[in-house]
Amino acid sequence: MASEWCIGIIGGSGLYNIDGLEDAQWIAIDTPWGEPSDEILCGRIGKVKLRFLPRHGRGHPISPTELNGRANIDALKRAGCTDILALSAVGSLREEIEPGRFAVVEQFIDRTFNRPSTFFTSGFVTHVSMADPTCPRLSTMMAKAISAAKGKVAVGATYLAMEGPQFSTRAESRMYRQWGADIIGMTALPEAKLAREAELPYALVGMVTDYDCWREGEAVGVAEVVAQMQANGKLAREAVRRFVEALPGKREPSPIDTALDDAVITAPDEHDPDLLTKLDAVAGRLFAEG
Ligand SMILES: CSC[C@H]1O[C@H](OP(=O)(O)O)[C@H](O)[C@@H]1O
Ligand SMILES: Nc1ncnc2[nH]cnc12
Repeated sequence: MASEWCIGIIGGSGLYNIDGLEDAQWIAIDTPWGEPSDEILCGRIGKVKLRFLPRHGRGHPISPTELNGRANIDALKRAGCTDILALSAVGSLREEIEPGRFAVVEQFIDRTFNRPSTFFTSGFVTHVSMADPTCPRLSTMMAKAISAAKGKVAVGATYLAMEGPQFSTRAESRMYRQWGADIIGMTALPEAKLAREAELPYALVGMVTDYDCWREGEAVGVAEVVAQMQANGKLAREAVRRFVEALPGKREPSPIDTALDDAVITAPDEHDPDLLTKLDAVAGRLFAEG
């Protein structure tokens, strides 16, 4: 059945606010997974509800390796989001994906190793498919919005998520190129996996800030990233506004809305009731009566 859109926007490095929200209000949301990165800025553009979360918090106090991805995704779901559009500063691993260009992500390679990456621990063991980790509907609409905002866009990008917070070594950067990765960042995983577990269609736009360090004699630094992000921020805000304005009046269901169907393997009499209580927002659909 068609429904209303409620778009969660996760803002990356350099994107701590969004323009043009009507009835905007920062609201604190409690979760059973701990504290999200910040309050959520709730408002709307026209009839579309928006929920904006600065990924690292306002003022960027939170390190990529210490982000509470579970709390962030749970809070967005609790705030009513139907879909998530995430934005990230990224390094480029390809000559033709130059700083200033935006890359719409299709695939991920996970090199993170130090983060809780699932809601579904013992007592409710669940294996969702990550074969197609991003939502094609949101990705296509966002690519069009970036072009309409006169931005340069690459589609079908593979994002490598590294642990950080240090940037890569040159050997790592060159190896990631051989693996087929196009862009690199420190945050989109486990975020995208958690969004899938929460049955939230997820799209990611990488806003290219640098060439990482695979080119001879070049190395990335924070000052370069921040300067390029300031240049990228205006395009990001304009593209988000156009994306929201171009959404169809009603949201048709997505196959991702039911990603948990047939994914749970723990038998009902082995379910952990405490875990089920914590899953009220993420997987509540499965336990609803009727
Ligand atoms: C400030 S450079 C490194 C930092 O920027 C990216 O963050 P985000 O994805 O939230 O824009 C990258 O992943 C690192 O966390
Ligand atoms: N080169 C890079 N590596 C990891 N994360 C980044 N964020 C922006 N540039 C980056």
